[in-house]
Amino acid sequence: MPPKKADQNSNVRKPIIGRLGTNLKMGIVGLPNVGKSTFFNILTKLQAAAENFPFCTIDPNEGRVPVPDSRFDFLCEKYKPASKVPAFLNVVDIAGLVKGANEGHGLGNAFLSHIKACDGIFHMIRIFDDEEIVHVEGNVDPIRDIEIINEELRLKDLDYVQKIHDELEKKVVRAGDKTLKFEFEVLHKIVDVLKNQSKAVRYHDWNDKEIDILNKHLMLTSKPIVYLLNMSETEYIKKKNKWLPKIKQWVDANDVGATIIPYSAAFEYKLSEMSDDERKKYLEENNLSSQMDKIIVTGYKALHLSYFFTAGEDEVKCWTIQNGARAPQAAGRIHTDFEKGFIMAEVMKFEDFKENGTESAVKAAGKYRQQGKQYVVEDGDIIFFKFNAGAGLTGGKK
Ligand SMILES: Nc1ncnc2c1ncn2[C@@H]1O[C@H](COP(=O)(O)OP(=O)(O)OP(=O)(O)O)[C@@H](O)[C@H]1O
Ligand SMILES: [Mg+2]
Repeated sequence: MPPKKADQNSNVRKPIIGRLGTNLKMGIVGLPNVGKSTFFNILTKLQAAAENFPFCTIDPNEGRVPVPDSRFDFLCEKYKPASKVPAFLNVVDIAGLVKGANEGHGLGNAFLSHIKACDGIFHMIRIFDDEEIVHVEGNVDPIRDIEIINEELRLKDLDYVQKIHDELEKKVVRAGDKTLKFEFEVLHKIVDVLKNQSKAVRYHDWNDKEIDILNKHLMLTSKPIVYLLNMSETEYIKKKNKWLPKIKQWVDANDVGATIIPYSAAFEYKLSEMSDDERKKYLEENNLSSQMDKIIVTGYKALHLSYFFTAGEDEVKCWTIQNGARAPQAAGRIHTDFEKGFIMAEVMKFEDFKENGTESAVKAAGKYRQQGKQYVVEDGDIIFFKFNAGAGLTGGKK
């Protein structure tokens, strides 16, 4: 049977700046002693608390945390499956950077290479006052701190890219190699952005072909950033801190599009020590809320990741894909055979499922769609794949 309304959304694909793949990570970056490890430990505790999921510590500084999603909870409630697998955000705790790290100060270069291995940055900024906790620059001044870190990343990128640029210049300009001309021009532009404009690579609007070149180099300042402003517990509870408007102003002027999330590591740590009931009661009674869910979801989205669901009585599972993935690629997440022998994707929108209550009701409402190879999978799609298993069998269940 031909697809009813095939490939209706196939024009939305945009190239992504960054690594290809779904195993991407957010690195926690900032000056020393700003609360990076405290934040990482809270995330790890969240993971440990979600007892259904095996904790996956890759090393002491790397972990993964479930991505909270009320749609996933709804599907689990509905199907009561034997196995529940949410999406995960990978997070890496990186030791503090100091001024001059790009020249090897502190343990500079090693840490910069740890950042290079990440795909996005949680930039942790201290806005809490506490005389007991040493600030490497002597006092709390978040705008200065943001600029120190961003400057280190920019200088490291410039150092890296200038070398490649100069090598290419020899080949293209002096030896007349035309095949490398375009790549050289793009590198020239990158050097211009970093050096003459003193901007991050992500600040510039790159076209598709330029992005192909950028993706050969995965530069530090092309990575998406989420600014986390670490407040004291008292100020978080009062929702007041003198730096907040200044930082917002700075980000709007210098890092358009980056997200800022104020939170308090001290407050979140306290919550993470409570039992679920205690926490709920405390938050309700004091009209407060945690920011951790928002931080995790924002980090996951910053990586250009999303997921589709497979749902049934055996298992409800979120399958991570890169935004823009087409149906066969998405099928390949489950099994390579699904991609090779792809026939079609049967897709229900989560909202339609929620509204109609069952798969057959969605079908009866005419909202169960068969999609072909060009279909770009959308976040929250509930999918059943049909594929040819090679031996002439057609089946779809994972
Ligand atoms: N919001 C906060 N209010 C008060 N104290 C805090 C807050 N966040 C973190 N701290 C304290 O600051 C100190 C440094 O925190 P942490 O070890 O997490 O920093 P870090 O950024 O990981 O440092 P390093 O770069 O050296 O690894 C700890 O004593 C921690 O308890
Ligand atoms: Mg630390």
